[in-house]
Amino acid sequence: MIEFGSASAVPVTILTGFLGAGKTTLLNRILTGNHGLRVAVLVNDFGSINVDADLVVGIEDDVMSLANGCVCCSIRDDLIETVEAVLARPERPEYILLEASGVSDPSSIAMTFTDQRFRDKIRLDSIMCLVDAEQVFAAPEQMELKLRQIAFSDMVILNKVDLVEQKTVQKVHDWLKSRFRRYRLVEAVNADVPLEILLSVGRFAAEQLDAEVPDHVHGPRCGCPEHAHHHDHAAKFSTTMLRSDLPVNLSGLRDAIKGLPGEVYRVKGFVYSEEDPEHRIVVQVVGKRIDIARDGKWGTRKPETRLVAIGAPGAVSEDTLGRVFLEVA
Ligand SMILES: Nc1nc2c(ncn2[C@@H]2O[C@H](COP(=O)(O)OP(=O)(O)OP(=O)(O)O)[C@@H](O)[C@H]2O)c(=O)[nH]1
Repeated sequence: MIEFGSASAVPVTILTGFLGAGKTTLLNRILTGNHGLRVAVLVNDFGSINVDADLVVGIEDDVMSLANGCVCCSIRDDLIETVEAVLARPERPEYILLEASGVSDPSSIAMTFTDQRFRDKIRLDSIMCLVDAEQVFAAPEQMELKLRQIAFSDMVILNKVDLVEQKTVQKVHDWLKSRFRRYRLVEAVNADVPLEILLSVGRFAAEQLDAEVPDHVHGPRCGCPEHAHHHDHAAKFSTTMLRSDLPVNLSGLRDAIKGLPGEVYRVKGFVYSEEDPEHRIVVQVVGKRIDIARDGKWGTRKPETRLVAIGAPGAVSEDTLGRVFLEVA
């Protein structure tokens, strides 16, 4: 059991990290852990459907979905409203977990939580950044965002070390050491990290928002005029969604996904398949890695395919995904 102080401020933990690094995996691990806390979960997907909220286990009624934008900027007001609503509940949560979208900047989210309006109501406990050991050097055009996510966190979870050799793990360590003066890091497989270093750790310190970040990435308080433009960061991504109630051929889908351009960073969602129409199929694509797995039965849910893709601007369009589906449906 995790002990936490009697202060009335509700602790908040932010899970950040680039697309597909393992945030939902960590969230599920925390939620199924033995902490005995009444937890409210906020899940932000950049795409227009919140796939992650559907993949969160166990506490379906208490997962609040913030989709179609980024809680650090375009839907920041939705975040504020949701947190206010959660705090106003008769049964106040004892903990709030926020899974940020993979394209969001944690420093801007932290500024929201440390805002005067939440004074004495919430306490930012920690910002944890998932880093994908296999994909960290992929998509170099997104490196600035990846560095920001690490720089403003108080702990890095170097996840997916099972997918790489030890020399790659060492390369990531060397890369971090050459860029950050101080950082805390734990290696993990499937985000398997002890609860004791995840919840009620009191690690967040306001100074971390002034972190010096490599290549002078702008911080929320750095005072640079260019910082204002940083909020265009969501414009560095495009997203599209495909929905269909026709059964899809899974092996065709796998081939079609393999043919997507390299600037498609992430595809995820659910598939209604020809091969196994009774079961919901979960599709997870991170970079070039494709994982297609059987989930539970559709049951009372309407079988349908819902896939979301996120990539560089122009890399994903309904046309591109539409073509993929024409080939497999
Ligand atoms: N092999 C391996 N796969 C992992 C590990 N951690 C997560 N995964 C898989 O990586 C994929 C993406 O994981 P998620 O937890 O959904 O990643 P995410 O950061 O929530 O993704 P977004 O919300 O889209 O940014 C899933 O298929 C996970 O099962 C790991 O340590 N090893």
